[in-house]
Amino acid sequence: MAAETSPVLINQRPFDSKSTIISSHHSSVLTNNPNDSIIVAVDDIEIPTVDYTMLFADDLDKRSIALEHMGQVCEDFGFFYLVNHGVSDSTFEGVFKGISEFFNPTEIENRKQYEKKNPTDRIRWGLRSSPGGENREYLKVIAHPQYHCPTKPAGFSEAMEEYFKRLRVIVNGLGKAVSKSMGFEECYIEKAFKLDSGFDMSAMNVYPPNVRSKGSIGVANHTDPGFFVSLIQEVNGGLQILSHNGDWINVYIPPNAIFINLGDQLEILTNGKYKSHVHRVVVDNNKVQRITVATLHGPSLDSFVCPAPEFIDEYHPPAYRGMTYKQSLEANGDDEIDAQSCIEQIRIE
Ligand SMILES: O=C(O)CCC(=O)C(=O)O
Ligand SMILES: [Fe+2]
Repeated sequence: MAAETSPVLINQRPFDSKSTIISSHHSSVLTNNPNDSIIVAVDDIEIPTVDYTMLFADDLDKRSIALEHMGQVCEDFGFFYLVNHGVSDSTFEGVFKGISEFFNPTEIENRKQYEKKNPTDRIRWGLRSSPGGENREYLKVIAHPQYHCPTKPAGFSEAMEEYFKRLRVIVNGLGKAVSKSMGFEECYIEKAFKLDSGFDMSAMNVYPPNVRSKGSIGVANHTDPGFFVSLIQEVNGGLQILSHNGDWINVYIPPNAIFINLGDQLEILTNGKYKSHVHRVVVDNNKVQRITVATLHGPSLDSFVCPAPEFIDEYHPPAYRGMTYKQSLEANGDDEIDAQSCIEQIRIE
């Protein structure tokens, strides 16, 4: 996640931060801080849905329609809601119960054992509360190829492990489906990203953090590295994504659907055909607490990712420099577990 130091807030018209405004299809976030700008996003652009089971339907006609739809969605949007994905309701419940117990407001001191120690940390906790920057409490864990998680509270690690196991099935499934949607053999992505040892980092987030948020930004504008990001949440509202057309869209995830957002390494591999989209989180004046789990599903750390020959021709010269996934995660002096994007730096102008 490459959070810019100063978030870009979109003001679509001159405004007075104390007034209520904006046309009917816009929603706004007003803060008590007169220095904060209003953050505007639209509600009326529908985010497409992909039915996971249809991508593998026995009926070949249905399967090919579903794959074609997914290919179109990846190209035209770059993000979608995934339904019928096989994560059970009880798994969702276990995950959110475990996370809310972990983030018990009276036990912040206990969590400090997971503050940044080494570049090789496999579990990392942080609490950010800043007027112009990030406002969230988070726990990051490496979920694959080796699984890491705090052992307390009881049942937390088991609940997360159950969820990550199913996510790995989805990673492999989407690897096949995306490959086929592009007209390639089904193991195309699996081979390019060495998905068997794919590097997955999961960020469990609480907004506002367990002290009141000091600004309206939860996480500033960024794209995420990886093949794709899967995101689940307990409460709707706060996540916004920038569309191809430059509109900020409010992401309202249907109950128990998974929001999928394509990552930087898929954009690089496809030489910009399937894009990684800028998104951000706004915190609505501390009104509602929102828990999310954003899992970045990456190539293996040693995968060398560059635009593939299949996506290069005289009209489409390579648009990114190649490097290993590990190098790209560390390109800005960050650690693997920070999972920061470096796509802006490796884009060839
Ligand atoms: O919590 C969210 O809604 C999004 C978080 C996010 O974008 C991230 O952790 O990369
Ligand atoms: Fe993100």
